[in-house]
Amino acid sequence: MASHDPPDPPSTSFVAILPVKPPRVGKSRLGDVEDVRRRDLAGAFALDTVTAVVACPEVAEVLVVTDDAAFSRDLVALGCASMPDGDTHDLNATLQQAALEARRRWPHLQPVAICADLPALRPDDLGAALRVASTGGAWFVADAVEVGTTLYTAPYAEFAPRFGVGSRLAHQASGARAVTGGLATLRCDVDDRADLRRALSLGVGTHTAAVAAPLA
Ligand SMILES: Nc1nc2c(ncn2[C@@H]2O[C@H](COP(=O)(O)OP(=O)(O)OP(=O)(O)O)[C@@H](O)[C@H]2O)c(=O)[nH]1
Ligand SMILES: C[C@H](OP(=O)(O)O)C(=O)O
Repeated sequence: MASHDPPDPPSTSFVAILPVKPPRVGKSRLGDVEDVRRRDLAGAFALDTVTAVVACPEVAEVLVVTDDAAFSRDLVALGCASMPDGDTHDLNATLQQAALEARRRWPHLQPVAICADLPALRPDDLGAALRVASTGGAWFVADAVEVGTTLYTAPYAEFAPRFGVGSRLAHQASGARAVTGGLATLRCDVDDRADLRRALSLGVGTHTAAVAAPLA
């Protein structure tokens, strides 16, 4: 007989930490795009990424880190908390600082840093990666071209992200393990127009679809 019991909750629950550069200065590699559309695209990527992360059952809390106070209100309306960067001027230091705050608020969760430029992200791809990472230790997800990183997680005591140029190798060298498998929507970070085309072909969230339509 079919059971109507709810599914077991995931063994490890995560707090997702998403860094968001103020959209007016983000995504400088998008090429020949007018400034207003670049800002709108950068903002739309973050809104669609946060929407997917909030919808992922393995994620119990979402903390966005941004120095754009006005934009943070739009993100918070999607169901996350927010905090400013502070004065580190360094992405990894900013993430470490956010992890300290997350530990203070949610000590029972594991921090996972996720880039906020994943407009095609689907909650099931994120959930699949997090179930692998639930097995313990530090894990990362490489981007589609196997150069950068879109996700990094480790228990609070080991949390040491190494985002930046060549971060796939940096994470590997740190001893973190790569999550394998397709996970196309989780690997599809958008830096340039070719990435944007790839994301559009996977299917993007509503915010990006609206802003990108005239460019397609
Ligand atoms: N809060 C915060 N987020 C950042 C910072 N630098 C990068 N990010 C975010 O980290 C993620 C990956 O960053 P990048 O791919 O380098 O994005 P970007 O800096 O907007 O793009 P480029 O201008 O093309 O380098 C994106 O979600 C960015 O918004 C930072 O200094 N502070
Ligand atoms: C944050 C960085 O993203 P990129 O700017 O290389 O896409 C990375 O992959 O570590």
